[in-house]
Amino acid sequence: MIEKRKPIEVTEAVNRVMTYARELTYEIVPIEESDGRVLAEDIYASHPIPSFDKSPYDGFAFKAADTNYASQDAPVSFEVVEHIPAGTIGKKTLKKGEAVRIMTGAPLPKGADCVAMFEICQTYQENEKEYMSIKRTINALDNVNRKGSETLEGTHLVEKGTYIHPGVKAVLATFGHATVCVAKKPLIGLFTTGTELLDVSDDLVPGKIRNSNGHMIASQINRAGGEVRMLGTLADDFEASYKAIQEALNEVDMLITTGGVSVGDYDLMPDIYDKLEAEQLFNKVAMRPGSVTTVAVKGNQLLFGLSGNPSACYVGFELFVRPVIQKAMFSKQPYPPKSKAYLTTDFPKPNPFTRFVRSRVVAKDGQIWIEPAGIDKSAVVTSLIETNAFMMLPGGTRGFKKGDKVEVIFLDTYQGQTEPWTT
Ligand SMILES: Nc1nc2c(c(=O)[nH]1)N[C@H]1C(S)=C(S)[C@@H](COP(=O)(O)OP(=O)(O)OC[C@H]3O[C@@H](n4cnc5c(N)ncnc54)[C@H](O)[C@@H]3O)O[C@H]1N2
Ligand code: MOO
Ligand SMILES: [Mg+2]
Repeated sequence: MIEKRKPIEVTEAVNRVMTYARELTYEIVPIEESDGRVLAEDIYASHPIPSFDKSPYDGFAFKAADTNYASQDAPVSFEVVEHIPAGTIGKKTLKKGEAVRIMTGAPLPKGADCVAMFEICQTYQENEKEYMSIKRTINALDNVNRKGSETLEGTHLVEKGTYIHPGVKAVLATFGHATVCVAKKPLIGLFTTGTELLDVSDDLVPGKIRNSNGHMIASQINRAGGEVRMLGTLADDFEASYKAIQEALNEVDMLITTGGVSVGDYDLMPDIYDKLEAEQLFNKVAMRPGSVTTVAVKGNQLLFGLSGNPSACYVGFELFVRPVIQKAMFSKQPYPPKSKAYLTTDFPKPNPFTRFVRSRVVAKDGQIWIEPAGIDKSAVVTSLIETNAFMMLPGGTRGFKKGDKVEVIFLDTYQGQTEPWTT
C-alpha cells in the first residue's frame, strides 16, 4: 500500500512556495541590452520634461499682446528677425512687433510667449526684410509646450521591478541612463527525468518518446525572465539522480525537475527529497492538471518537482515557478493576472479539483472570450500550441455552458498583479 497524499488548495500551495521566494541581486547592463530585463532601481525624473519652453509647431513665435487688436480686417504684421531650428538657442530678445521663425521642438526665444502655426500666418518680403502677418488674436502661452508640463523634476516615474519594454526604455534614454541597473536573472537548474526520454535529435524508437518538457520549461523560464541551466536527462536510477541533484544545488538559485513525482515504482523524486533532507512543502495539490506537483525546500533553495505529463508540467511552472522568478527580480506584481471571460463553447467536464484548462483568449466585439486550446488532458502537448491563458474552473462544479462567465489567468503578459488570486 502506498501512502495516500493529502491535497492542499492551489492558493495555499502558492502561498507556501512564496514564503521562500526572495529578492536576488542586480547587475549593470548597457541600455542596448536591457530589453526584456527588469529594473532593479526606481527611476526618477532627473530634469523636467520638457526641460525648456518649446514650440510644438513649425510657425512663428512672438509676443501675444501684439495681436490684441488683430482681426480679419486688420491683420497685424511682424518683422521676422531670426530663424530658430530645433537644437538652436535664439540670440535675440524679441521686442514689440518682432517675431522669429521657429521649428517644432525649438526653444522659445526670450521675449516670446506664444506660437502661431505657419498655416494661419502670411509671409511676405519688403525692402529685403522678411515679414509675417496674422489676422487673429493669440493668447499668451498659446501653443507653448511649457517647461515641466509633462513631468516635474524629481517625479517617481518607474518602479523597481518593472519589466523593461519599449516605453520604459524611451524614458531611460530620456534621462540619460546609458547603463541600466537590472535584476540579475535567477539561475534555474533544469533536469528532465525518465528512462523513456530521447533527445530532440534522436530517432524515435519503440516505447520511447522525445523529451519535450526540457525545451518547454527552458522556454517558460526564458519567458518569465529567468536564466536556465540545462542539466540534461536523468535515467530513473536513484543513486545517480540523487548525486546529480545534490551537486546541481551548489550551482543554481533553484532547481526544477520534471517527472518522477507520482507514486510509480520509478517515481524517485519524493525519496530523493527525503535523502537530501529537503522539506516537502506539499506533494499533492487540489488542481488538474498538475495534482502531483511537489515542491521542497533545502536551506533557502526551492526544488520544484513538476509533473512529467507535459500539460501538467506547463501549468505547474506557470502557477508555482513563475511568481518565484518574478519575486526574485523585485516584481511587486509577481502573480499572473486574473480576470473574467465568456466561454465560447460548452465545457461539460465536472471539476472535482480546480481545473486549469489550457485555453485561448480572444477579444471580440468588445468582450473577452475564452475557449479550450485543445484536448484537456494532462498528458497532452498539442493543446499548448495555442494556449495564451488558463481557464480556471473551481473545484466542485459540474461543468459550464457556452456564454458562462469564467475566470481567466493571462499568460502572455508582462504586467502581473500584486495579490495572489484565490481559487
Ligand atoms: N497510481 C497513480 N498513478 C498516477 C497518479 C496517481 O495519483 N496515482 N497521478 C497521475 C498523474 S495526475 C500524473 S500528472 C502523472 C505524473 O507522473 P510523474 O510526475 O511521476 O511523471 P512520470 O511518471 O515521470 O511521467 C509521466 C508521463 O509523462 C511523460 N514524460 C515524462 N517526462 C517527460 C518529458 N521530459 N517530456 C515529455 N514527456 C514526459 C512520461 O513518459 C509519462 O507518460 O502520474 C499519473 N499516475
Ligand atoms: O498531476 Mo496530473 O496532471 O493532475 O493529471
Ligand atoms: Mg510517474
